[in-house]
Amino acid sequence: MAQALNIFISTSHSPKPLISYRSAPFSTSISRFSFIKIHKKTSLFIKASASDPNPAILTSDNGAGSAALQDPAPSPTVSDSSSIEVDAVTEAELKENGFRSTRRTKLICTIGPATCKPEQLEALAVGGMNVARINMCHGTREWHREVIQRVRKLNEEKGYAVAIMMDTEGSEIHMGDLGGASSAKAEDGEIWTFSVRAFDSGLPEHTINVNYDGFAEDVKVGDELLVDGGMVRFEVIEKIGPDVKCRCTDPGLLLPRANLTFWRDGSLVRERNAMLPTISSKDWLDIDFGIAEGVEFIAISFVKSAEVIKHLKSYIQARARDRVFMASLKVSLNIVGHEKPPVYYDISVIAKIESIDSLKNLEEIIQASDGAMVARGDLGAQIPLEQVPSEQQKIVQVCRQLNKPVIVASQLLESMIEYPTPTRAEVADVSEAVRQRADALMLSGESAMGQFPDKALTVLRSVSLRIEKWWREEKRHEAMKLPGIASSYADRISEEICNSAAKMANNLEVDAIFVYTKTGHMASLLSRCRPDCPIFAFTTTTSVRRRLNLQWGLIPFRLSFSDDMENNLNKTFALLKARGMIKSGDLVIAVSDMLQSIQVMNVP
Ligand SMILES: Nc1ncnc2c1ncn2[C@@H]1O[C@H](COP(=O)(O)OP(=O)(O)OP(=O)(O)O)[C@@H](O)[C@H]1O
Ligand SMILES: CC(=O)C(=O)O
Ligand SMILES: [K+]
Ligand SMILES: [Mg+2]
Repeated sequence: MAQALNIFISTSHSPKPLISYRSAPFSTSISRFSFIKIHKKTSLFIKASASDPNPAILTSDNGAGSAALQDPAPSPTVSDSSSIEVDAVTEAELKENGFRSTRRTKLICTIGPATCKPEQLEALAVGGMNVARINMCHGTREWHREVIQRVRKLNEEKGYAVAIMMDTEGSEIHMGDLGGASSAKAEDGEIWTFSVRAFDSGLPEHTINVNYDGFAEDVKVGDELLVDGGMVRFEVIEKIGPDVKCRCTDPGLLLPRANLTFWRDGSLVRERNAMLPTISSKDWLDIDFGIAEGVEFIAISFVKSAEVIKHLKSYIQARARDRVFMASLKVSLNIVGHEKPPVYYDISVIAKIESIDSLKNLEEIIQASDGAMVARGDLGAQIPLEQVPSEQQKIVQVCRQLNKPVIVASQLLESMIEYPTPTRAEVADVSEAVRQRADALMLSGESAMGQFPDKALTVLRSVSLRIEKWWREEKRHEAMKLPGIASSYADRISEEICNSAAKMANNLEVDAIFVYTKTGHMASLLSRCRPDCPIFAFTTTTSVRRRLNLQWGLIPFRLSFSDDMENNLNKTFALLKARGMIKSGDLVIAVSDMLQSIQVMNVP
């Protein structure tokens, strides 16, 4: 074995040292430890000093490290201890392009009529889709269940690791479903009726259903009615009971369930609809459905405050513990076909930032969530469009600082719904999101109902790769000051280890960072540093592995491992070498959340 650096932090037993040397980056957190040399080699063994006031936190060798204190430890998945699982597409990319050139930015595709068939889903998986999003605004639960099952089947049979994100409808004002039509054209000067009435025998011509009962009361003659933030505009000309007559002033295509906002004297009107609950009763049923189906992410639309996120997180945990509920839910929703019950409680809750209120309470909301989405579609309907880019940058920054994954969504490649190539402006927009180092980019209509879903995904992939390479070569990345976020001393150790490991990885130009993490917390701390090399995240459960799919630069592997790091490393090297994913001489930094250590070594 070649050179290695090994820093151990432990109280009780002596870990076996590797050949080691000291490197600079450790400073604050280890100043409280004494340095002891053992053996004749230049090993460095950092041991807690006798005077340490808080020795308990150092007994992290058995999984009780920082992350374990934050998250409930996921139940281990029984698996073959001699195997390693990684997404088949990532594996192929690694082999083809080498470590350094693997894609760091993650890609999400909204699944709709254009992409719901097994072969279409597979084409997206092959094209680099990391997460499939289902939008509960559209389609039936039955339809979504079918999509989930198809994705799961592809994962099992073809070795992909595509995670599922369920997006709630939310209770903002939107149109009905156009009586089954895929779209309707509103022409300049046409008179349309927006109504809260239920039409049992089909929609009359030029009539739109509105989901919000207070609509006819809240609008006033003279108000401007914007569909999808201005894609189509109407002016309110007359109110007749539940019907509101409007004249089209900006013609365009009306899509089913499009969002509606109304404006008076240049300002968004937020009357009683501002009191609508973030999670509607229909959303709660969809959430139960998502929990029962074991989706990895639930994205909450139109979040207004941190409270709703906290509420949902405790609801998910309570549901997960309630086995009777789970069993009855499966029966009532007619759910069959899970060989193994999914690990419910580690569903990540993603806050969609798409309202004025969410901007006001941004930090608390993001702090309470497991990630956020810059949902530019609706956001751009609530604030002036020219304000969206700076809000995007701010949200991306806050998420990075608070260590939460962030998704940039909507209209990235809008023209590709109809055309096979993007506009130059769209490519520039995608590039900017990659340059901001968002964790993930999302396709909406482009993949859900566009004519070129695979081509759109290819554009995201190639632009991501190009921009990532450019900034690595040019070292253009502005150093972002990352504030400490740990809430305990044990967490601080993890954080310092990850910050140091990432810095060392850049300075030493290592090929990859390996992280052994049961809950995924250390992997996300490393991802937060956005190091130059990819991060191989080894974790013991399939659900954690899939959730790590959303985070920048992480290549998640499922592997069963022990507390013995030397053993883990040897096993990993052997398995990865056997699959041709690493070779002798590759330089690797390894960290773990069981035995908190940093090791630098060449693959033997
Ligand atoms: N499951 C589906 N079934 C039918 N059409 C869908 C489905 N999912 C998405 N679409 C179509 O793709 C378009 C874009 O999808 P997207 O998820 O961005 O929805 P959206 O209605 O714009 O709302 P949101 O603000 O929730 O993103 C939708 O307007 C709809 O026409
Ligand atoms: C994605 C989404 O909900 C939006 O952009 O509005
Ligand atoms: K939605
Ligand atoms: Mg939205």
